[in-house]
Amino acid sequence: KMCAKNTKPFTVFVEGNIGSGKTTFLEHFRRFEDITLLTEPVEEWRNLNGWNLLDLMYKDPPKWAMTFQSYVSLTMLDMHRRPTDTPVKLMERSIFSARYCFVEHMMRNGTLHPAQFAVLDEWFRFINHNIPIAADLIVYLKTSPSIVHERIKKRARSEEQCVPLTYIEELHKLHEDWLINRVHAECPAPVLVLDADLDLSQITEEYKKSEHQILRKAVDVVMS
Ligand SMILES: Cc1cc2cn([C@H]3C[C@H](O)[C@@H](CO)O3)c(=O)nc2[nH]1
Repeated sequence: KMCAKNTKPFTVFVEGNIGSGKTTFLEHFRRFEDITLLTEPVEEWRNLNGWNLLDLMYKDPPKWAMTFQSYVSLTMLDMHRRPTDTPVKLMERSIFSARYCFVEHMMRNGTLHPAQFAVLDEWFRFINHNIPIAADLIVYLKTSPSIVHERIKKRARSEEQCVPLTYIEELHKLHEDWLINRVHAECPAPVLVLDADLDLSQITEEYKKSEHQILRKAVDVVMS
């Protein structure tokens, strides 16, 4: 039973591969005043005191992956702990996708030195064990690597133009391990899987499916 004054908002992580439509999905909820939207702070990663850490990372991963992922985790932690006065909070990605998808991949392919990985993992464990950031629901925008690779090229975010299909395929597998095969016990939230291969015209039906589940939960939180 949660009393109204310190109720933790119903927290939803929106997860998915690069180009899976997360920002578009979040914008669909812009019209609900009961929902706080926290989109991925990419602009902060592209300009920290004039440094484009995202570009540096893509241009020289072994040199900049640690710096970039360290800052990503700080900005995600800031979003996790940001107080909201609405019953529902939708976040684009999380420190869980940071650790289980991006950092995991960079460790496995040798971009991160094992000592660098160990430091990032200790930060993740400390945050996860000491700060209440758990999700109540994860919406997984499930995509096919070939489709999102095409979207990335069309979207033409300059830093991503050299991202190879193999990178997208590996990130896809890590999302599937986490959200479908549930290999990580630290993030037990239920997962709502949406078919995000659908193009914009068809995907509204998929969004409606999640809207019902998210808003119904929000009512539960508010009424509880
Ligand atoms: C949590 C988290 C998000 C995230 C995004 N990225 C990259 C993938 C995309 O090219 C861009 C925006 O999502 O940043 C990353 O390398 N590591 C990340 N970690």
